[in-house]
Amino acid sequence: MSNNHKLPAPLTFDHYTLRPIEQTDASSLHSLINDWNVVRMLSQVPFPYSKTLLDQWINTMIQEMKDGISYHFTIFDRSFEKPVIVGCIGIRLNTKDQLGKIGYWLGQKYWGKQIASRALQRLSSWALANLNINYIHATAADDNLASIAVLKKCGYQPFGQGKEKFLARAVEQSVSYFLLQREDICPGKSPIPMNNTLLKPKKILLVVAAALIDIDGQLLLARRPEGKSMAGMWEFPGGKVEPNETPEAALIRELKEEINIDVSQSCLAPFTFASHEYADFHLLMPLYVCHKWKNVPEPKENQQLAWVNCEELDHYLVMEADKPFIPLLKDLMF
Ligand SMILES: Nc1nc2c([nH]c(=O)n2[C@H]2C[C@H](O)[C@@H](COP(=O)(O)OP(=O)(O)OP(=O)(O)O)O2)c(=O)[nH]1
Repeated sequence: MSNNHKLPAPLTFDHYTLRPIEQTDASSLHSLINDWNVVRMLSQVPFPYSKTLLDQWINTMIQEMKDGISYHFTIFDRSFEKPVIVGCIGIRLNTKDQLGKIGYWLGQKYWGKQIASRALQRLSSWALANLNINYIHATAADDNLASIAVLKKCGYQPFGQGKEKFLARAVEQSVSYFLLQREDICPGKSPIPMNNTLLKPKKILLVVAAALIDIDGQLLLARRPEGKSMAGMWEFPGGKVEPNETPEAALIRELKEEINIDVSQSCLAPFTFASHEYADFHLLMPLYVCHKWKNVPEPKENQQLAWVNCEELDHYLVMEADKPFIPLLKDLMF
């Protein structure tokens, strides 16, 4: 397992910050978590919870972040002169199943202030946009009504029940399971309402995109960053054609703006196109193939870039409209 994953930058919302957990947070976290009312809702934590165990847990979490298998954040309230620690939130990955398991807790005096739901929303949308997962799973004890309400408020859907051992309670506890899918926070990919499709023609959006293929036969994909519609999905660099712009001029402009490469029109070969109905618009998108450009592509708009070979292509979740391109491109790259 590689040990060189970069720690994520702090995530902010309102006057709160989620910052990757550090050993220096231990004393404040311990005074909040070593409380029966907090611990009884957490399956893996004994009571009383010694500072030594918490220190060990924090060390493990820091190592897991370096290994890229989990991301744990301390939640700070920045409305005080010196930011105050109010709780913790984290996600552990199971990339084989494209799944992340999320968990959170707050010190009792910070309950009932919407902090948990805002932190959960923030971490969920960051995780789906940046990690190799498509689903987030959460578990709540059936008597943890506050947590169940938080999960539902953030779009998590109940999908079953079970029993789990809670260390502090020393008994099996009935629990409910919840799942968040990318579609639950990506309105652009929501199902098309039947009556709406039939009655009202959708706006046609003309977008151009490029399949950039390098001399090793690798294809460049870009990942839509958090904050954009359909964040976390992979696409071909490109963008909307502006009024009075030719598709080729638009693509040359977008490639410069998005990934800082210079392409000349003669290097853009029309390849195929997508005509795809999204929930709120109809996408018409010519795809050009390009083998020659100047400069090394670099992300200028906060997106991730990946050079992908033929065998790896199926592992990337591409935009719905782009799915028909994949077999055609594989033939070209092979
Ligand atoms: N660039 C690009 N856009 C794509 C692809 N597939 C696909 O469905 N699209 C959609 C996503 C966007 O709705 C639109 C692209 O417009 P854009 O790139 O100028 O817009 P944007 O990312 O700023 O997105 P938005 O917030 O307006 O959705 O086309 C693709 O492979 N490349």
